[in-house]
Amino acid sequence: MERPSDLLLDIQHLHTAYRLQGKFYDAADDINITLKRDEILSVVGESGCGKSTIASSIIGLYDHKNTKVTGDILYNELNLVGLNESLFDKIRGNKIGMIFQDPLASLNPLMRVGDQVAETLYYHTDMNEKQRHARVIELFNQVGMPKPEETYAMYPFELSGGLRQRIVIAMAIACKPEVIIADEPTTALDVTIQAQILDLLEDIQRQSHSGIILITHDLGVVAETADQVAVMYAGQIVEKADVKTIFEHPLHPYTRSLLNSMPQTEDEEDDLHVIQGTVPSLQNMPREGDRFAARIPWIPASAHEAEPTMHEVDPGHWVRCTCWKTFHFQDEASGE
Ligand SMILES: Nc1ncnc2c1ncn2[C@@H]1O[C@H](COP(=O)(O)OP(=O)(O)OP(=O)(O)O)[C@@H](O)[C@H]1O
Repeated sequence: MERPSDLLLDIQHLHTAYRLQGKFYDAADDINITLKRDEILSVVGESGCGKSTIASSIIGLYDHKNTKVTGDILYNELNLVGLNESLFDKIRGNKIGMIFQDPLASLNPLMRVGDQVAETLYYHTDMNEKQRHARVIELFNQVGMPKPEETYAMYPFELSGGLRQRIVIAMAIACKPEVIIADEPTTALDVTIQAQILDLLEDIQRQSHSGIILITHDLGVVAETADQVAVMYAGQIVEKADVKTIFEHPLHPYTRSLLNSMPQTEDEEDDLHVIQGTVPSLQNMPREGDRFAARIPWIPASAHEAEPTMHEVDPGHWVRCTCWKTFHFQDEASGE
């Protein structure tokens, strides 16, 4: 029997630029990532880094007039960049499922939730009405909805935030997609519900052997779920590795700062070592040199590469720029 390819998404030299006051600015700048079957790849970074831009580029949901996407997003060798809409409609929601932060925004407030999931099946499968109903109930059981039959007839406003997100997840996995893009799927939920939803996503991934791109600003979520991690800063990936390496041997100053800003770090002293500042806006983003240099001005310019590239410092562990070699936090005693 032919084995399906393990490589689900191969993103190469992706640039996504938005038009602002007549000019295009890259919000995702030369993104290179892959997603394999049975893998959760987490894209992490502060707000404004360009994480959602990657998600919308993959699923082709953006304003085509004011957004320019170039490079390759290969899904099973089909390039999604520039794919025509009718072909995209067959893939989106079918082969590639999507889960967004706000379940209310993803659901139609005037339609029974069961019908909304059934609608996805109507578009993408040959199932008849009875089969669709049975599949929705099966999905509601899979995502842990209490009383699936009763829930079928409810409207979004009648459900809690956590249950609404389970409906969105049921919708995303209805057609057994190979790829699931989850953009901050737990950010709008309270902490205990967050953990349940992450467990559910992991269960789904294990059962379906799909690949998941999990976008989050929360390193706690990364630690709990990811296999591979891509850390983003100002439109670029600055570090890429498996989750253990990112947490145990982070190298890029931005990754190290993010980790130190995590609540409940074991070493209290680490809390002191956090880099101040924010991600620059698109129009103010430095386009030459190290984009992170402005946030670590105590590191000499000579420590940065003129045009920082990604270096494979260990097999599978990639870091942008060489400044990590001399980097220390500002409040660390010199010479330590
Ligand atoms: N449609 C758009 N038009 C113009 N600029 C945009 C558009 N969408 C995003 N941006 C800008 O692109 C940059 C990256 O935004 P993006 O939403 O991808 O970041 P993010 O890391 O996902 O952050 P957040 O979690 O806040 O959404 C930001 O500066 C944002 O203001």
